[in-house]
Amino acid sequence: MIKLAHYLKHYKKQIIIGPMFKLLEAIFELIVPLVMASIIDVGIKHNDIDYIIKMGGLMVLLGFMGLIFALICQYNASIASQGVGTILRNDLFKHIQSLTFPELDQIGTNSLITRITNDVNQIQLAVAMLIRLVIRAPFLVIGSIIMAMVLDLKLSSIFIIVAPIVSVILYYVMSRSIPFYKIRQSKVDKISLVTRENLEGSRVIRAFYKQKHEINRFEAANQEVTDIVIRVGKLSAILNPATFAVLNIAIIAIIWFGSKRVDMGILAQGQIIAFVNYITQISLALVVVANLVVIFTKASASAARINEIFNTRPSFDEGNGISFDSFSQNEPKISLKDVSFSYDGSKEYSLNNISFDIYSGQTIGIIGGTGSGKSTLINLLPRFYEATKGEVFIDGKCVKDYTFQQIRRKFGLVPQKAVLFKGTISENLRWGKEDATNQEIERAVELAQAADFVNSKPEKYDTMIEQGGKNLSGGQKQRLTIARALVGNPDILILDDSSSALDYATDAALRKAIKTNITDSTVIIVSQRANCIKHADNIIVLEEGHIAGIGTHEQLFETCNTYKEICLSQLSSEEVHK
Ligand SMILES: Nc1ncnc2c1ncn2[C@@H]1O[C@H](COP(=O)(O)OP(=O)(O)OP(=O)(O)O)[C@@H](O)[C@H]1O
Repeated sequence: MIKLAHYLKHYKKQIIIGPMFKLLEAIFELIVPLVMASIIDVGIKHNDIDYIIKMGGLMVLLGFMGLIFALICQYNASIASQGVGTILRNDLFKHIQSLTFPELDQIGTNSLITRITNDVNQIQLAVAMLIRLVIRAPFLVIGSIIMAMVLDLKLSSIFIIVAPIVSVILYYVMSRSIPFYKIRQSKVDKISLVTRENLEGSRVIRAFYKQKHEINRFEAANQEVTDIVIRVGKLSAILNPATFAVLNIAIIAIIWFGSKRVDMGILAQGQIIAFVNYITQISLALVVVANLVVIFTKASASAARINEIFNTRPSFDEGNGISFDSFSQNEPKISLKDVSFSYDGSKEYSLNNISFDIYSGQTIGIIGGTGSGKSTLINLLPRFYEATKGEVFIDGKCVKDYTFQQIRRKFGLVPQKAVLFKGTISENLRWGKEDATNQEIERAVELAQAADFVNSKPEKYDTMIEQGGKNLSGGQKQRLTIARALVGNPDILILDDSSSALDYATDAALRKAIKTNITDSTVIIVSQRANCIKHADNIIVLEEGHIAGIGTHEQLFETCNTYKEICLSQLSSEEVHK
C-alpha cells in the first residue's frame, strides 16, 4: 500500500485539514463527560437549575460544534478519496493500454476489470477512513484513559488493565481473519469471469438450454465468496461479545470500587458517570480500530493486486522509429525469416520456421485448417506478439525498429470477430482515419458492400451502434469492420476470416471490389474457404503451424496435397479450374 501512497500528494490540504477537524471533534467528545459530571455533582447536588441549563446548553454547543467539525472532515475525506480513486483508475487504465497481448492474456480481462473497479474502490475507502478515523480512534482511546487518570489515578488502573485485554482480543480476531480477505478478492475475480462469460454468451447459453448449468456455475462461484465471508464473519462475531463482556466487567468494577471511593469522599457521583462514559468511548473507539484494521487489510490486499499490474511491464518495447526516407522500394513489403512462435505458457510452437516474402500490391491468401496458425501468423505482422525465433520485416525494416504507432498505421486489420463500439456508424468508421472526409467514408462503405444497409437506415451514418454492435446482424457488423479498415487506405489490408458471416454473392462482390479498387495496398486474405483465396497472386498453405506450400492456385493444386484436399472437399471440379 505504501507504494500507492504517492497518490495522496495531490490532496495534502485535505489530509491535514480533515484529521485536524476530526481531532477537534474528538476533544469536544472528551470534554462532554466532564460537563455531565459537573451537572450531576454541582447542578443536581445543589438543585441549581440555572447551572444545569447553562451546562446543558454548553453540552448542546459542544455537540453542535462537533457535528460541524465532523462535516468539514467528511467533506475533505470525500474530496481526497474520490480524487485518489479517479487518478488511480486513470493511471491503471493508461498502464493497461501500454501492455502487450502476452501480459493481457496472462492476467485476463476479468481480473483486470475487478482490479480497476473493486480493488480501486477498496483503496478509495481506505483513504476516506485514513482521514476520518485513523487519528480520531486512537486519540479517543488514549484521551479517555488520560482523562480518567486526571479524575482518579487509582480507579483509572481499571482502564490500564482493560485496554490491553481488549487489544489482545482484537489482535486474535484480526490476525486470523486477514488471510481470508486476500483470498476473497481472487474469488471475486471468479464471479466476474463467470458473469462476463454468461453475459457475452447469453445467446449460446439459451440455444443450448444451459441456463440451469450456468446458474449452478454462478451459484458455486458466489458460494465460494459467501463461504469466505461467513468464515470471517464467524471470527468477527466473537469480537463484539468478547469486547463488551470485558467492558461490562470493567463498568461493574468502576461502580464497585468507585462507590467505595465516593463513600470515602475521594470521588463524586458525577465523576463515576464520567468514568463509565470514558470506558464506553474506549470500547466504541476500539471497535472502530478493529474495523479500520479490516478496511486496511482489504485495501492492502487490493493494493497488492493493483501494484501487480503496475509492476507488469510490456514483454517487448516499441522501437525507436524509422525515418520514412530510409525505405527501399525494392524490398519485399512483408518478409518473414525463419519465424517460430509459441504462446506464453505453451510448450508447443504454434508456428514453426515460417519464411516467405510478400511484395507491394500483391494479394495473398492464407489458408489452413482450424488451429493451423493463420491468426497467429497475422498477429505477428503488426507486432501484437513478438516472434519467439526469427525476424519479421515490413518494408525492409525489422518490426522491432518501428514505434507501435508507425507499425500499426501501416495496417488495416479486419479481425475474425467483428468488434464495434458504442457510437454512430460514422464515429466507428473514423477509427480508421480520424479526419476522413465524408467521401472517403462513403467510398469505404461502398467497397465493403455496406452502402445498401447503411443508406436504408433512417439516420444513415448517424445511426447509433449499441455496445458491441448488438443492434446489427453478424454480416452488417463484418461489413462495417471491413469499411473501417478501408477508410484509412492502409498500406497493408488484412482480412482475417472476415467474410464468414457474408453470403456467397456479397463475399464475391467484396473481393471483386477490393481487387479492382484497392490496387496500391498489399492485401492478405485469411480464410478456411478455398473460394475466397484461390484468385490471390500467391497462396500460403498452413498445416499445424508449418508451411505446407506456397504458390498460385494452379501450382498448389498440382504440388501441395493439403491444398488439393481442401479444394476437393470444398469446390466442384468446375470451380477448381475456373
Ligand atoms: N492466446 C493463446 N494462447 C495460447 N495458445 C493459443 C492462443 N491463441 C491460439 N493458440 C493456439 O495456437 C494455435 C494456432 O491458433 P490460431 O488461432 O492461430 O489458428 P487459426 O489457424 O487462426 O485457427 P482458426 O481458423 O480456427 O481461427 C492453436 O493450437 C491454438 O490453440
